[in-house]
Amino acid sequence: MTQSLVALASDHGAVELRTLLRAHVEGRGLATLDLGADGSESVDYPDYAGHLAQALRDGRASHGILLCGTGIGISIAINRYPFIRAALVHDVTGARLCREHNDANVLVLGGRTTGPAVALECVDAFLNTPFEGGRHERRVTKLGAMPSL
Ligand SMILES: O=C(CO)[C@H](O)[C@H](O)COP(=O)(O)O
Repeated sequence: MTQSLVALASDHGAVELRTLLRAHVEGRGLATLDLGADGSESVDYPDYAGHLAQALRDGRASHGILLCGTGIGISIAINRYPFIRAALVHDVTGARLCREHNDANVLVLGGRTTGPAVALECVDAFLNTPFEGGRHERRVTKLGAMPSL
């Protein structure tokens, strides 16, 4: 997996964890794009999912790390974009498998549900693990062409 630039965004429920993760990603020598939110003012997670999706769509970032309090709302929001494969994970196994099997381009974490040590492990697994391809390629291709109902 080549990650030229990692975009990060969160609502107010995960500002502290996002700041920690940004420093960690930069410590690995990768460039970051931090899309907020700033401070603890209450904001709406769909807006930040939209900011991150736009950065990926524009080519300003290759991968994303996205957070809200649980990670649930913001993962629902960003997965509405067909070019996004966002995975809400709670452990390092999920973070590895979302790359190997699903070619996830966005890692989602919960700032109120996942502690910093596990979150850092998840980020490392996400950034270190390549897509396995093979049988998974066919399924991921289908994800990008889901029929509208
Ligand atoms: O986890 C979230 C969405 O899934 C949000 O971070 C959470 O709902 C925000 O809650 P509050 O406005 O009470 O801080």
